[in-house]
Amino acid sequence: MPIPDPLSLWHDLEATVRHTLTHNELAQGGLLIAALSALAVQARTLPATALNHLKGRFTITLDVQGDDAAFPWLAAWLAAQPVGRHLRHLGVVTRFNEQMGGQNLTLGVDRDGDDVNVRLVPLSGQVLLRYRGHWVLARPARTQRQIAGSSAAGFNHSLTFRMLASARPIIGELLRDAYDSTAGRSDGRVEIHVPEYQGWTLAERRPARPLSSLIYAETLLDTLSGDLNAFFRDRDWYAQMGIPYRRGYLLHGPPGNGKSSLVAALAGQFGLNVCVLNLATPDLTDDRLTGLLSTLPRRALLLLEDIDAVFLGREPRAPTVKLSFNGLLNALDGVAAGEGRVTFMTTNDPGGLDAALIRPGRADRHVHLGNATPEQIAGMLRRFWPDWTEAQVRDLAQRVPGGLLSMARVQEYLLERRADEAGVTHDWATLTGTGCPTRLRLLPAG
Ligand SMILES: Nc1ncnc2c1ncn2[C@@H]1O[C@H](COP(=O)(O)OP(=O)(O)OP(=O)(O)O)[C@@H](O)[C@H]1O
Repeated sequence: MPIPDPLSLWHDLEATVRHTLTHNELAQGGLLIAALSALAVQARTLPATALNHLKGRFTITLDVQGDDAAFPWLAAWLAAQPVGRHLRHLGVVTRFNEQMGGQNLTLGVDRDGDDVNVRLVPLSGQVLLRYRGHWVLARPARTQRQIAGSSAAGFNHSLTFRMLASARPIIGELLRDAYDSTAGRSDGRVEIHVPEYQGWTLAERRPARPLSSLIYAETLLDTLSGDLNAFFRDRDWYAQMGIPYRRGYLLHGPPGNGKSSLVAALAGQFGLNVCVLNLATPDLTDDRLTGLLSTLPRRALLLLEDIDAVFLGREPRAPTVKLSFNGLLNALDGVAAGEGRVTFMTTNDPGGLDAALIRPGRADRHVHLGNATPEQIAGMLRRFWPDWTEAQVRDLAQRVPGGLLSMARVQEYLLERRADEAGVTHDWATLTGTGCPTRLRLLPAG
């Protein structure tokens, strides 16, 4: 470890103390801080039991662990407090489309049109702050931990708030304030969680996509949301019948036809979040998968993406795969599998899947989402140009043979030409039969 230059260290320290005493709104509290520091020094000479007794008698400690849902709210809240600026060991949390509290900095808009925000969160240190007439000592901390079965190391984060026993009533207010100023703003958004070590971490909070913005075969959306509705409504019935209260769906079809979008939109409609897990995640062992399925966040749909990527039948596709096929089945329907869990599995190639993985009970409904039909293309054209007449829409849509293009491809083509209705009409008027996909792909924009 490099040895710090004592002179620069001294200047740094001196500047910090001077700044704290002159700019800090707690300057008046300087005496108190000094008194507390002196007390703390004295306290070190007391036997540990006596010290703990004193602490327990006169103070309250609120401990929040990093894997608790309240942790991000409280960390953001602390960073947003004026004294939070004096915490000198910070970390960066990056979020898309999320305006959380704390010292948010909007970096710009990425290629998907999402706002990219970074937020500074305190990692260690301590500050004394005044909250609702009480002194609160806030102490963020992180400790390194080894991850079982992996050479990688992770960190445990925690936040501790210590206050005098008389301050107990402000704890609820503090939690509510932190929630209101951060998580409370996310109403109507869908949270996307991804695996992190043994648990899940929030990766993104995005506006819920309306189901009406997705265009599938006529009855598909109604059937699926009706099925989910019945599942959530009939919890007691499942219990009476002794049937495990779980529901599984297999969404299959070529890429880009709305499998992932459908899960996110259904989550938005039912006020749920999504936990996305790719079975090809490195280091995914049987134990880790079981752990992940038993610690799913509340009110979350589980999305197992590309389930064909890891096993061909029951055999691992690569020697690096640590998950076993039986481990996957056990995790899906073992005791720890989670009551009330709704699982969506997606695949482009259902042919390569073992029947056991997608049998009823694990995947109760199989839904094929194929390439765009003329009706779906018509639906997409109506969304782009709501003023077009029905005859105009139908005339163009039936020129593209059904089943050749993915909906993502059609969407991209129309997006590029959204300001050029005449160009689209002209291009499509000359489309013929099977030449269509290449032609759509190669036509120059504009
Ligand atoms: N049926 C649809 N209606 C409207 N838009 C769609 C539809 N299908 C796909 N899209 C659009 O195409 C893009 C890709 O869709 P999505 O990622 O959901 O497809 P996917 O089937 O999950 O693909 P993959 O198998 O590659 O993961 C999205 O931006 C979505 O808006």
